[in-house]
Amino acid sequence: MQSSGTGATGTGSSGTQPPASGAWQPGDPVGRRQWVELPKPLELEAGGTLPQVRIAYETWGRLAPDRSNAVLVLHALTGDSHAAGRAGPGHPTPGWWDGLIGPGRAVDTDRWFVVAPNVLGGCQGSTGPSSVRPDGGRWGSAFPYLTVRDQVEAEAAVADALGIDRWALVLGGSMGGMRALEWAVGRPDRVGALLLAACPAASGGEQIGWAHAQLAAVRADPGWCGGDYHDAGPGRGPHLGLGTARRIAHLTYRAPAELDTRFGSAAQPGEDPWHGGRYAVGSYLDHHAAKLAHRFDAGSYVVLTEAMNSHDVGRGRGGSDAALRRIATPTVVVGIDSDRLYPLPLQRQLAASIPGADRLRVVESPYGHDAFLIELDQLAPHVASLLNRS
Ligand SMILES: CC(=O)SCCNC(=O)CCNC(=O)[C@H](O)C(C)(C)COP(=O)(O)OP(=O)(O)OC[C@H]1O[C@@H](n2cnc3c(N)ncnc32)[C@H](O)[C@@H]1OP(=O)(O)O
Ligand SMILES: N[C@@H](CCO)C(=O)O
Repeated sequence: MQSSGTGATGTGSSGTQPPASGAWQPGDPVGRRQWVELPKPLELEAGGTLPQVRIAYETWGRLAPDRSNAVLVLHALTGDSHAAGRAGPGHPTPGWWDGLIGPGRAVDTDRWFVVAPNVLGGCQGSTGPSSVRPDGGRWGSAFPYLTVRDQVEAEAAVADALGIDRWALVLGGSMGGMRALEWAVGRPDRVGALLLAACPAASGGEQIGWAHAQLAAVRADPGWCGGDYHDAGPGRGPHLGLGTARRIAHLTYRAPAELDTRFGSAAQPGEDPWHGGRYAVGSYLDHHAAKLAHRFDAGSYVVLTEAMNSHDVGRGRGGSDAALRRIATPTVVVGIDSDRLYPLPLQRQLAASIPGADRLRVVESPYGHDAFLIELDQLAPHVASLLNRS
């Protein structure tokens, strides 16, 4: 399959209308959530088109008159556009990279203008399976297969709508890193610097295998209804299947030694695993399962997981190494020493093949893959040094 190269560009309208999720709060003094309607249907890499695409985004800081200070921040699988800022109505936690982005922080919003879009296919304001189709019903199972390149195509339309020809820096972790990589390879003239954290050049058998188990868990839930559950009524979606998928996924996001040290074989306080109760680690996974099922759409989870499976920066470009050799922009590649989902050799390959990259930067952490969301003191100097060079 080849990128359709649709050029879904133009002067999409933007506004301050709240997205369907209700997460946006008028008058939020920290982040400002807005949206862009793509000016034309998005042609998809796998075939077909997606009409009436909306991408929600938040911004921090001020865009310079010459538009040279824009930074694009890309979230991971279950993230959203609330990359920075405090907790508040619609946002029970602070921004997921709040420690990196803000006045005086590595991405200093007194100097840089930060844009964080919600990914295409998501459920936090951007068009996804829970969105309403042009004919009035929910997309559900009719929502098309998306690739990471399709998602970047939609993000490029946001840049066009904002009049940003070139980002000073594009950065992201995990699925956000996949999109950042696609930006750099597919649109090298639009990326001034690049930071890739905890992501691979392509999804492989290990990651697609874990994803398959998660997808099977969602689809096995009778509430899935083939993907057409959105109008079934409150509480009727495939929440149990989504929770099981999250338990599987969360194990891949953390490290074996951490789980052993933190929980071992301890029982959850007040429960007896030999008589129907849970181990503490089981309770911990149940907690993360319930939180995700409460805040995330299962249809989006399926679409985004399949998009991650599609990730291969070398597809149609002569393979990964040939594609990575196109990246001359200053690049920092960050890997996490305890990441079992995207282990260090995958980032070593990126650092070795990208001409604009110097050596691999290793984050030392007991927390596994999720360290890109936790070890911000280790990430910050890399981000700051790239911006100083930009
Ligand atoms: C770019 C993006 O990816 S944005 C999306 C990021 N957000 C998420 O992934 C949301 C899910 N959250 C997480 O995965 C993590 O909280 C992270 C990565 C954000 C931070 O990791 P940590 O600070 O190490 O949190 P940790 O994994 O220990 O989880 C803490 C939670 O587990 C709960 N917990 C810990 N032990 C147990 C237990 N035995 N039983 C039940 N709950 C438990 C804590 O009470 C806490 O709950 P709370 O988050 O509701 O306050
Ligand atoms: N905890 C992150 C990990 C995926 O990279 C998320 O849910 O998005």
